[in-house]
Amino acid sequence: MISRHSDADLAAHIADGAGQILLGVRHGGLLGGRHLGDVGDAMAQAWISNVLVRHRPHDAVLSEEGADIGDRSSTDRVWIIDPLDGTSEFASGTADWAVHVALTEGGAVTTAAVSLPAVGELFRSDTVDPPVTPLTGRMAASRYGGSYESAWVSRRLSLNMIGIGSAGAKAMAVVRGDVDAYVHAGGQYEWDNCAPVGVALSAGLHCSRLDGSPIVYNQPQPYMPDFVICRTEIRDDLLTALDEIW
Ligand SMILES: Nc1ncnc2c1ncn2[C@@H]1O[C@H](COP(=O)(O)O)[C@@H](OP(=O)(O)O)[C@H]1O
Ligand SMILES: [Mg+2]
Repeated sequence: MISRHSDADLAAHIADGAGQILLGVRHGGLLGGRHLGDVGDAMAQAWISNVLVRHRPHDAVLSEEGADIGDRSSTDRVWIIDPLDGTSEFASGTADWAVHVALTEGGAVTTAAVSLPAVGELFRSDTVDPPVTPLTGRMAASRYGGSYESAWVSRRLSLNMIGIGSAGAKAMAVVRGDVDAYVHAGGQYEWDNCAPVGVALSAGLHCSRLDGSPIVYNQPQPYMPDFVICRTEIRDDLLTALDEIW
């Protein structure tokens, strides 16, 4: 099949469509708790992988919820997907969960979309605008407690830590201008941060590993344990603070 969709439109349709499926899975409170999260993960994954195989049969896919499609070690174009980021928040009924869809080429994100279905927002790397609001003095952290590194940055830059679920929801809070930074250390996988970083880079934000080096995706082991997304106004102070402990 020859797809009539550009990469950017396809990424956006997938993020939006999977979000609609997930809202349906949550509809009416018919399922709950861990079961709800498991059904959401599985249904979003099934739809996304079917769409990608049909529309991009020659590309490889790395996803949190499914086995690799294609051979991503020998394919330049690799989609990196998290069908449901923030599964715990999705299952507990809060709005901070996301769908992540990114296309990487040669290890760099070239197209990305992040949907926040419960708040009706869709962020696309080809249309996102940089934040224009003043700095807030806040930074995003996991609802389950920040890392030593994020606590250090919070103290050194006098940023109040705000608990938000999902890497995508935290990153989009920086893109929106609700917080100034998202600092993560201690473990994550490429699907957790690839699309959020793709959107954030397109919004003109600083994104790097905690040592300041670029984030490179589609590694043989898809472990991406640390990164920062922040407003460029605080980049130098933030990286200097991290340099003191990293
Ligand atoms: N130390 C760690 N190791 C592995 N994954 C982690 C992690 N800390 C956070 N994550 C993952 O990153 C996402 C955001 O987590 P948090 O909101 O706590 O920051 C979640 O993805 P999933 O919901 O897709 O599993 C979570 O599993
Ligand atoms: Mg995730």
